Amino acid sequence: MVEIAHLNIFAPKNQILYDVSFSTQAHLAILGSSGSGKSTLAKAICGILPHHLKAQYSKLATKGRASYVFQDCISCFFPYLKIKDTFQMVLKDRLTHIQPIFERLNIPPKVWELYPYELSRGMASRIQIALNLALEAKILLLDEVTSSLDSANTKSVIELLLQLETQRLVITHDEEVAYALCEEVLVLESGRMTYFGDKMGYFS
Ligand SMILES: Nc1ncnc2c1ncn2[C@@H]1O[C@H](COP(=O)(O)OP(=O)(O)OP(=O)(O)O)[C@@H](O)[C@H]1O
Repeated sequence: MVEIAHLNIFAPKNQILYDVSFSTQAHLAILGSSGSGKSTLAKAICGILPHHLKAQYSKLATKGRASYVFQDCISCFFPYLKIKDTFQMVLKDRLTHIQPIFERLNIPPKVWELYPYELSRGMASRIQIALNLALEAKILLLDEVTSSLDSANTKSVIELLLQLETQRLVITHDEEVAYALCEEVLVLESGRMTYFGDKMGYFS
């Protein structure tokens, strides 16, 4: 569940989001042209806005932990650590939860021994999702996770995401991906919400 009322976000010299309000328990696609504010909205929801951006709102709440899955997921891992060392460092006692999650996401055990630069983008997305599920994320903010994947990998990431009960907020420029993964659509244009509602109302 995500509830936002009257969210405005300011950079030092300009405003990025203007009076964004919505509330949803559904899987939501966040669409809009480049620079319209999609990633900034997602970062505000996850509480990871850079310090120099200031948020004002009357409500900004999620039910459960909201985690961000980055577009450039290979560079979000520590470059000089093997995947197993990153997981050990981040998960600590929760590392025991990871085996069934890896199996569910079709992540082979050999990735433990790999460095981030040895991962494909599709596998790096899966591993980042696994890490967030082990941290008990209830909402995943997926920022362009299928961009630059070929169609077979896009299909397999979509299939994987459809299996998860976690709420999805999907930032994408690909309307087919939005349609496959989401029930509702939110459109931003120049920082303003221009559509929020059922996907059939948007795509028809
Ligand atoms: N950390 C920041 N500091 C200052 N301005 C920023 C910062 N992050 C984003 N912006 C500005 O906010 C606006 C929205 O950026 P944002 O990345 O949220 O858009 P987006 O819709 O996700 O774009 P894209 O589809 O290209 O990823 C842009 O004008 C961008 O330059």
